[in-house]
Amino acid sequence: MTSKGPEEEHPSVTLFRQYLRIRTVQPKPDYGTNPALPSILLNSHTDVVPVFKEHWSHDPFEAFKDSEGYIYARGAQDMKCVSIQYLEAVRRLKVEGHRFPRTIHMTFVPDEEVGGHQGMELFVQRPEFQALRAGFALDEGIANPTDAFTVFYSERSPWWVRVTSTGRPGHGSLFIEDTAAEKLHKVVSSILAFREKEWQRLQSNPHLKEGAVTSVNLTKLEGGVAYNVVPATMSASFDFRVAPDVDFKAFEEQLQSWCQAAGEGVTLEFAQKWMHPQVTPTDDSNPWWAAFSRVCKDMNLSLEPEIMPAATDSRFIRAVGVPALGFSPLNRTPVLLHDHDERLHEAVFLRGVDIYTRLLPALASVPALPSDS
Ligand SMILES: CSCC[C@H](NC=O)C(=O)O
Ligand SMILES: [Zn+2]
Ligand SMILES: [Zn+2]
Repeated sequence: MTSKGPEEEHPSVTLFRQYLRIRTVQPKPDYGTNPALPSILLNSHTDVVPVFKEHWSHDPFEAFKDSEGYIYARGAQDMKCVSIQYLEAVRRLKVEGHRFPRTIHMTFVPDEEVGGHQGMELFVQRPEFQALRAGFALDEGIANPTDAFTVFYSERSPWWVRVTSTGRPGHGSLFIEDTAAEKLHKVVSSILAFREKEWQRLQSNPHLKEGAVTSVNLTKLEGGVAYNVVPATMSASFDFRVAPDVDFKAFEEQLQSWCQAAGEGVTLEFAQKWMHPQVTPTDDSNPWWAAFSRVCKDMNLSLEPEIMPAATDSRFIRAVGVPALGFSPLNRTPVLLHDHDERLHEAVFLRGVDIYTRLLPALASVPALPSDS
């Protein structure tokens, strides 16, 4: 069988041949021009959240593209776009023959959407992660509907709290004293009053963004067996997102004191309790930020640095001492992550590849830092 000319070559064969050209020969495999320097880590998660198919205009797993260029699919924004943008930028840089002092690693991890406990949280503790010697990481951000791009330098800490109230049971027709429901109601009131206070604080200060205040939602109420039976136990579950500047010890004491103030037999337990908020500096004292923001400036991209309101795998990366920015290069895009009809315009996607193609050389060329030795 004769071989085809270059223009006809199967893309898989071309890719194979490009890979073969990289001299990954032991004992000095060529992963970057200076493998002694800590590397750049491009992280993305491969899992996506569930869909309510009946609310979608197109099959969420077909990746339908409409006549205007919008691609509809679960993961179009969160965050399969970023995984492919990383790959395409790296591919482009490789094809053009670029080499950088720092190695670029890409990780494609599972389970972010369910908390990362079997994914990135475990991975950062593994010798395989240490072996990557990551000096800086990029991970997901959130789309921005305006011309600007949002970049996240920290995250709120998820605290999932279940408050269980116990009290006297009895017949539903009687004024039973000390019921579980009355005491639970008090705690719910205290917590929702706190919610209102934080909401007002956010509303009244135009400089504050969502991630800078603590949010809470009452997400589950459980208990009861029948209309005419006063239950001995009821519980309420809350999704707190604690801002990074909060005194965590004092905040936990506040939660405990709301429970105590409600009466005897009211306790709380944590289903999630992240205790290690970290902030990646966004000034020129941080050479990674300096490189990142310089490229954005050169490309005329305006940046809006914020605290991530939700929780991503960045928190595990930062907690092991690796500075990280949460950035999805998606501007002029409605925020549709986890929503029906999640979609992304192909031009925005392609522009994102251009952006990474500029960002990666700058990040992978940050000169050796004092912390690198
Ligand atoms: C607290 S673990 C859950 C992580 C999840 N991440 C993305 O949405 C979130 O709810 O923020
Ligand atoms: Zn995500
Ligand atoms: Zn998500």
